[in-house]
Amino acid sequence: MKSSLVILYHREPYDEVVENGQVRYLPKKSPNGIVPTLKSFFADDNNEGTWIAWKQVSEEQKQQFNKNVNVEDDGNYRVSRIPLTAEQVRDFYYVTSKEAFWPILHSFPYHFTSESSNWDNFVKINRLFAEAACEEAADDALIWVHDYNLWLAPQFIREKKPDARIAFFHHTPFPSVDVFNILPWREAIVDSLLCCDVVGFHIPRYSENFVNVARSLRPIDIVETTKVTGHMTPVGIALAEPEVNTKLRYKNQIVKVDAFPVGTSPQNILDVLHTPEADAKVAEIRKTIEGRKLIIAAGRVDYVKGNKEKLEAFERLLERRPEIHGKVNFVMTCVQAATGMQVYQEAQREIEYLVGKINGRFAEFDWLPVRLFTQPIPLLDLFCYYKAADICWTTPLRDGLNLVAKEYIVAHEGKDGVLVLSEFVGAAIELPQAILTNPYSVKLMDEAIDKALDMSPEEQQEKMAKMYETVTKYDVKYWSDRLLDYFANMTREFVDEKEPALN
Ligand SMILES: Nc1ncnc2c1ncn2[C@@H]1O[C@H](COP(=O)(O)OP(=O)(O)O)[C@@H](O)[C@H]1O
Ligand SMILES: O=P(O)(O)OC[C@@H](CO)O[C@H]1O[C@H](CO)[C@@H](O)[C@H](O)[C@H]1O
Repeated sequence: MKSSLVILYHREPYDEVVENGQVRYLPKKSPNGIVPTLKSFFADDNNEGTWIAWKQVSEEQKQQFNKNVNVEDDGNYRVSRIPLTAEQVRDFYYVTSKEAFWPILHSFPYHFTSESSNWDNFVKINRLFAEAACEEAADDALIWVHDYNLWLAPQFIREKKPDARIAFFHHTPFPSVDVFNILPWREAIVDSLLCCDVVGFHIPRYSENFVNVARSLRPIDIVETTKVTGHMTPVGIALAEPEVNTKLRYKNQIVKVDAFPVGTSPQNILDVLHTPEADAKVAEIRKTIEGRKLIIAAGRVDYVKGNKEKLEAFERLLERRPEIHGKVNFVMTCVQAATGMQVYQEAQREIEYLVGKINGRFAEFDWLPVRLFTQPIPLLDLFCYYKAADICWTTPLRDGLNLVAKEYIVAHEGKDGVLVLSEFVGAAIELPQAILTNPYSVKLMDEAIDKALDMSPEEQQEKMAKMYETVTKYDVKYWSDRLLDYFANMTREFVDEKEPALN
């Protein structure tokens, strides 16, 4: 049967393991904000559909490959897999995505290299995703493509299904035109995104950056401009943007451009936390830290996440404030990248070196300042760390959104806790009550952590209550409904070539 909703995201939504000769599909261990977001979408009984992902196989497995998996326990969808060899995966994801696109998307042009990239392989895999989507999609289906790894899929889908309704959501930052245009493949990427009916980003700055890139490369007309209102800060912080272009015309098609940040699923987090098992775990964490203040940092080993800068700030804190020695614990869960990703090896070495250095300098027999975990931890444990932590310290140099910040807020249910948040993550636009800081500035990082340690319970409560209101209102359902609303009554919009535009 064809699906009315087809989602393209390159990863499968589970870990496939073989136990006693039986294949089992278990919840994913690796940290990834997109998978749970999309899964919770299918958990709604009204949204049935197909998820398209790749699956690494050997030549032998390829011969008898079963492409479909029905997911029954936590959703209403099936997964259609594209078999790829280890070499294809390496070229597509570990190298081209992470060594060429990722540094550009996160505004680190000096990490960019195109020499190692395999663009032809990237094109081929995007075409395979598009073909799979067209095979699965009903005639009136909504085809929703996720993230930069599938930039070219919209154009291939449009070629096969000219009347398809295509949406794209970009989960990473979208950089300024000067940085994006470093990509030698920029025209192909922009041409493909302009084949969509809707292109979505987390925040107005990213959508505006996209529009500027499109305008720099193609003769685009601006059809509609909108002021930024609602819960997103329009002015005054690093990523604020007061006004955005929300409708474009290119050739004879209208493309809507929107900013709607992904949310968490607060109920899922609270369902995990409101259990005797979680109560026991939180109590155990508190007992282990023996009344000290607990600071939590969670995420992945990645130079964009600012782990090095955070550890350096923690070292300076211990130098600056000897009175807190023995009174604070910093727990850093920082999951290492897959072994094939060379680009992250240096980042991991730096983290391990700094943790060793700080502990070596400051540890006492009964006090270890930093506890580092580089293996993924179960979500129950992570949420319990959030709940037990006095401070969540999440200060990436650049991050599309940062779900960790929102998860921490939910875990505290508006009662207490302090969030120290980088100004350079999308979530900062929604959470001005956090202690916003600039991870590029030693002084501002120092001031932020001091302020967090010294914040009164009254101020904590006031700020966290407001942020809890925001993250529970603008949750993952709000996010997916925003897109579905576009398509609920829509027939694709075409315009008369002569219709005047705004510019
Ligand atoms: N140590 C960890 N083990 C398992 N999952 C983690 C760990 N740290 C963070 N996560 C999860 O990974 C996701 C990270 O999402 P986000 O902060 O948006 O950054 P990104 O998607 O770039 O990694 C969160 O949903 C969080 O719950
Ligand atoms: O497959 P990857 O490793 O390229 O995916 C990056 C992705 C994984 O979760 O992260 C982005 O999406 C998150 C959810 O929208 C967002 O919060 C985060 O900032 C992005 O890096």
